[in-house]
Amino acid sequence: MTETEIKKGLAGVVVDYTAVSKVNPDTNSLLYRGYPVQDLAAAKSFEEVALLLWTGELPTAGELAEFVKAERAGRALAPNVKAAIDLLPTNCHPMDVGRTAVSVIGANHALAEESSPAAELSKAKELFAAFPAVVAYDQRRRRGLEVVEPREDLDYSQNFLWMTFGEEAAPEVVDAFRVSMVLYAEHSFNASTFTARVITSTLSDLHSAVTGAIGALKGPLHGGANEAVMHTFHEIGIDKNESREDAAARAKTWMEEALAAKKKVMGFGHRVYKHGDSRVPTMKAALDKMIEHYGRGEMLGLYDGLEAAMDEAKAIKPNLDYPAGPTYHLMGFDTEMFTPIFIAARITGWTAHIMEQRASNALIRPLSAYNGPEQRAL
Ligand SMILES: CC(=O)SCCNC(=O)CCNC(=O)[C@H](O)C(C)(C)COP(=O)(O)OP(=O)(O)OC[C@H]1O[C@@H](n2cnc3c(N)ncnc32)[C@H](O)[C@@H]1OP(=O)(O)O
Ligand SMILES: O=C([O-])CC(=O)C(=O)O
Repeated sequence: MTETEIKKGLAGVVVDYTAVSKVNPDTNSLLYRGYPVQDLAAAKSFEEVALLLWTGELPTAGELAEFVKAERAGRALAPNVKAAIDLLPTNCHPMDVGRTAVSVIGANHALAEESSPAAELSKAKELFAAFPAVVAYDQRRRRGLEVVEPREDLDYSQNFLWMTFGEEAAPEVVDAFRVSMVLYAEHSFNASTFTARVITSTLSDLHSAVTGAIGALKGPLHGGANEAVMHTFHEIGIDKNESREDAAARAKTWMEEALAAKKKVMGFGHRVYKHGDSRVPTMKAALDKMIEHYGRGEMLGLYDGLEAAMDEAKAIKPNLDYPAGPTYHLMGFDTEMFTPIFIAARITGWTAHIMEQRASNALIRPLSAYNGPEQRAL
């Protein structure tokens, strides 16, 4: 009998084609529709990147203006979305709130069961516009603060920060936030995108696919790692008055002990990149700007100390979640809100993949090798 070859975790398995993005671990690069992600992060708004991912091309000035107008007009949450959020306990995980909100937004949709390319694109655009208000609404209710309504005179990133904190963010902060959204937008067949494609492959609807993708993103081996990174920083202890060197030394000791105890340290390692994540240098530059902006050198100490100790012990490199976590912390978000921010960004990639899957569908249904008991009589 020939032994069936099992590819645990589908590691190394090529499942389908995609034209949305190319992750190349050999050149340590990431292209969105052919454009290097770091070039997009340097020069393009998140709104432009969203249109690129959905349509395959950067928008003309006219196309962008039309989208921006609709996006700004579509930011407010429907009353029953707010009511559904209000019914959830403030101590539930904010990812549960995001998952529930998308479900309600889907149930509200006039074209919920319609899956033509035009209907799918309009649903993707509407979800893109509305989701930041879910994050901001939830962040504020957890803090017992009044809801801040969206402003149409602000761009996506400015408005996201405005709705969350109730004040206009400094341009440097807005820019770092924009960069994070561009970098988080898309990453080929990662676990959450693959989940969205599996759900779509059954001919289910877009909001069901996004809701399922949120469930996959929540786990700390995937999107939940940005939150987990901050838990590590808190476990080590953050002391604003500590020197960078002292913070680095404490972080190094923490990492050595964690690795000696065979712990997995979130924010490090990647299934595809083995020599570092292509997005980290761009996100680290954004974090550096935030550290300078807020005058928080000790955070850099913690960051460097952990990274150096991991490199020395196991040569495992940070992934995007590692610099993103402390960046959102410095901006003022509660730790549990970090992965919902990731949802807001990844809605673009997920929905681009949902449309691609639908356009060339085959039910995704792999085989399993049975290793239970032989047939037996009752
Ligand atoms: C945006 C994103 O989703 S990026 C990913 C975010 N996830 C994380 O940061 C979670 C921490 N990292 C990990 O768990 C892993 O690196 C993964 C899940 C991302 C990739 O995992 P895989 O490709 O399955 O590799 P696997 O987990 O088998 O690791 C290979 C080896 O490296 C070790 N390793 C990998 N990552 C880490 C880590 N973060 N900390 C400690 N050891 C690690 C494993 O223990 C394993 O060692 P072993 O061979 O001695 O058993
Ligand atoms: O590609 C992956 O497996 C995880 C990841 O980095 C992402 O989804 O951004």
